Amino acid sequence: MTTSEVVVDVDGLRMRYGTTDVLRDVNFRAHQGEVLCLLGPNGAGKTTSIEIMEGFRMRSAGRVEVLGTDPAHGDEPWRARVGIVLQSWRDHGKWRVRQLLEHLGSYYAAYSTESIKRPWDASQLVAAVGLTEQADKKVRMLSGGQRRRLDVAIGLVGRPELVFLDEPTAGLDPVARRGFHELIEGLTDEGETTILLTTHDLSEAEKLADRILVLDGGRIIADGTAAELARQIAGQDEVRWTRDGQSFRQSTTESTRLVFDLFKQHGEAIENLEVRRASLEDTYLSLVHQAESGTNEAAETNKAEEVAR
Ligand SMILES: Nc1ncnc2c1ncn2[C@@H]1O[C@H](COP(=O)(O)OP(=O)(O)OP(=O)(O)O)[C@@H](O)[C@H]1O
Repeated sequence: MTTSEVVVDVDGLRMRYGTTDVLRDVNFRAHQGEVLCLLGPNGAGKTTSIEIMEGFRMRSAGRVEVLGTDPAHGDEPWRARVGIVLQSWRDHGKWRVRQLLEHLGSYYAAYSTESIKRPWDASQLVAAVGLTEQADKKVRMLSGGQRRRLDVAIGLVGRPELVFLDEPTAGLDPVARRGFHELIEGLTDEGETTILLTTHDLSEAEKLADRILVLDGGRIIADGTAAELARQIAGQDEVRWTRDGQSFRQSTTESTRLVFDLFKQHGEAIENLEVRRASLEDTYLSLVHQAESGTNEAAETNKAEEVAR
């Protein structure tokens, strides 16, 4: 569920490293309770954007507000409301899992409010991220995936209102990944926690995101639900069939009409009919290709194309 409260407001964000503009003009908003997935090719500037919103990196230009505050000037009470899961956490090898969470959680007690009790109870949190069996193990004894779960727990221990997760499921096995997805869905059930995550896993984005943002060439080139993004790509359905032993394939926005016409024209001669909807992967690849080639590929792919193979 989303309310109208704007939790993240980014307007005209620019970031230049040396003489290279990584972010040219980034604009988007996140509302309370939304899960936003930030996608984009390697080096597009996702981590840079997240670090700016976290207050870890100073931007070159533009306006950024996170929970009503410019992150460049975020104070401790503001920081307590923001949870951060980095790509890799510093090593706390000698600490035991629950002990570390209790220790880090203790810093948040001062920021407990009537409506949000801080920190999250360490044992409950350990259970929520599936580390109960490892609760008394030293961090250095954990596997890579178990450390990743601990990273997530560290990001959540202060019961943040907004959580930034940079590639949270990289290195997780399928069971742990599913567990993480359930954790995120549980967090957002109440509609209060806002989540902004980066991922290269498009099925994960499709599953978790209320909205998907695609960052490329220093700009947000797409912003919407997976279905809305797919609609931006003309020729989103692919229809395949065989007739008289020949294979055909056609991209179309009007698959029902095409199938109707095929049967009207050829009747039972049409065999092996398949209608394939664009996946988020198709949409993403097409958006990035369009942005990078600078061509209006949508217009081209919209032209009905029949390929005999
Ligand atoms: N401190 C820095 N100084 C100079 N250039 C940097 C710095 N940090 C990042 N960059 C450059 O900025 C660009 C964006 O990097 P960033 O890590 O934000 O991308 P990303 O989208 O998160 O990539 P990935 O998907 O590979 O994690 C890259 O070209 C990177 O080399």
